[in-house]
Amino acid sequence: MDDKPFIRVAHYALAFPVLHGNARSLKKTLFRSVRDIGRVGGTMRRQGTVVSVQALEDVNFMLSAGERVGLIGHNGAGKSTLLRALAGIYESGVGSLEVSGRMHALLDPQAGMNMALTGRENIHLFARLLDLPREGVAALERDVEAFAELGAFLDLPVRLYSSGMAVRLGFGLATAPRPQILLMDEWFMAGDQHFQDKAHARLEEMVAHADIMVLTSHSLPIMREWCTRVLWMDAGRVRMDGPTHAVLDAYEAHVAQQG
Ligand SMILES: Nc1ncnc2c1ncn2[C@@H]1O[C@H](COP(=O)(O)OP(=O)(O)OP(=O)(O)O)[C@@H](O)[C@H]1O
Repeated sequence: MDDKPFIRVAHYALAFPVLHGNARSLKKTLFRSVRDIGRVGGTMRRQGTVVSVQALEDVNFMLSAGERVGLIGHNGAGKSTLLRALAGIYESGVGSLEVSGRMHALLDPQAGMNMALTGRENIHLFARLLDLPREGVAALERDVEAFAELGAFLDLPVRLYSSGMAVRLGFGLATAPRPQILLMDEWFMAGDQHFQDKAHARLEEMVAHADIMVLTSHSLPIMREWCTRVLWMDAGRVRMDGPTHAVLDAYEAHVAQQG
């Protein structure tokens, strides 16, 4: 039996309705700004009284085990939307999108945390969600406690944490599972310098174990370091798909040409 993970996306499209009714001046402004600015956001479409943004349009690609893929492109090109669609967040897309394998998405370090519970109770809650056996729960607790370095705060409610402290705990939890498919938003790499170094090492360990990784980023050095393949997104479409260096060289040349 072949249980290798894969991602298959065929003719996938996703639109967000943004305006209803007859807000004429706002609609005019929106369409004018889209023409003037050119490369920001998806394409605006009007159907009757509804204006929508075509965030993704006719997206096609196939990813197999061993591929680390970077999504690059201008602001609003559709990178986060594509990542979220792969994570199963949207139900309204057309075309097909198959994600086969044990997937984990790093989209929001604080997702799923209960602010009224202590850090330690949140670890136990997370362990229940993962359906871990008793030894697994203890191992998870040791692992996250060592990573988050919250000391006595681990036994206080998360609502009393500073935002950086909550991120340490959330990041430790989110990066604890060993998924086959890892989806990751670039801002997951933000934080203070000490945390960034630790987070980077932990992500590297996680990435090394994932069979497929999809990462959105504006950082070309991060792409060159972590990705084997890059999809260049442009106004909701895949403009170029190929080996990291070839796509990034073309992307850089394009950006330089645009001034
Ligand atoms: N929930 C939403 N409702 C309406 N429009 C949305 C929503 N999410 C995204 N969009 C629109 O979809 C388009 C793609 O947005 P997306 O966040 O995927 O871009 P991105 O490539 O990740 O951009 P950035 O590099 O700026 O983070 C944009 O035009 C954005 O305005």
